[in-house]
Amino acid sequence: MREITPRRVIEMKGREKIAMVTAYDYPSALIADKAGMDIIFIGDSLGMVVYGEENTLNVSMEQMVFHTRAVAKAVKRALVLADMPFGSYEIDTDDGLRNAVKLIQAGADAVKIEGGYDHRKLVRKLVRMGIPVMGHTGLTPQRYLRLGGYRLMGETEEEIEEILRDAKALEKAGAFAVVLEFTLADVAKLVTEEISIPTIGIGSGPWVDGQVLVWHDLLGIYEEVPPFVKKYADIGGMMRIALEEYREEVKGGSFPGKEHYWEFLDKDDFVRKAQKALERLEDD
Ligand SMILES: Nc1nc(=O)c2c([nH]1)NC[C@@H]1CN(c3ccc(C(=O)N[C@@H](CCC(=O)O)C(=O)O)cc3)CN21
Ligand SMILES: CC(C)C(=O)C(=O)O
Ligand SMILES: [Mg+2]
Repeated sequence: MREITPRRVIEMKGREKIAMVTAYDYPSALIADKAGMDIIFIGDSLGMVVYGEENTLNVSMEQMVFHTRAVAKAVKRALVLADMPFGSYEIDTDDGLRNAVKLIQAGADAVKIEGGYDHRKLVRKLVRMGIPVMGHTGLTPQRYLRLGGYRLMGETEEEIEEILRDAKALEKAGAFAVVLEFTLADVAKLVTEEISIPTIGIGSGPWVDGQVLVWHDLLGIYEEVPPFVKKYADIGGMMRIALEEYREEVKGGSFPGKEHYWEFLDKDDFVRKAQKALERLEDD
């Protein structure tokens, strides 16, 4: 059992902000855990930042399972959360249950689904069978085609009502937290006040119980970042500089240097052995 549990996350509401970040592989997850993140999240955003897709709609359960397994191997302290990809839970509840089990068996401590009200029955069943669930409302990227791209949510009365309905339905169904993505900050504040479980914002302002960002965005590895991202480092730039230096040293012959290879100290010994080896090959 890892240190950060859904119960701990719920207790953090109003006391301590929840810090969450995505990670998709073993070395990244090791670093995120050592950095003291509360929740390490295998998001379906991996379809975009790891696999180069235009949206998150082509992510498979198989991909989520493989990446969840890699992340779970690394994490000792944080809660490991895995996204349910598009099509893995909306068609029927049984699919959703079976697929959530796959993510748990790959090492996740909890799963996240997009939507709330529409999936309240699934959330209730998952919780009853012992799988902690995080919901997700506001901008739900799996509705990319219907929304006509990614945009700010919660401007109209209808959108505010929908977001509140989702959040309240998730709370009632037993979810342990809700992601609020790209909503007006006032809407996120209202939702945070209206429900007893934590809200975790992304692009939804400061009046929420925690924040989540995508690994590649905050570290500066990915060039196309949403407008709400703060870039905490330029790792992409560092990677490029290192690779350019490596290329130059290969071309110029200064890599490998003396400390990076091994040679015979006794050259006569080498010549003898090499001659023997060549002779043996001729005999074949
Ligand atoms: N790298 C990455 N980071 C994310 O935070 C993220 C993903 N990918 N993929 C899934 C969703 C999609 N998200 C996004 C992506 C783009 C905008 C964005 O750029 N909005 C612009 C222009 C939208 C348009 O072109 O219509 C805006 O100014 O509102 C917002 C949220 C957040 N999520
Ligand atoms: C943007 C976050 C919340 C997400 O769902 C993802 O990374 O897949
Ligand atoms: Mg997602």
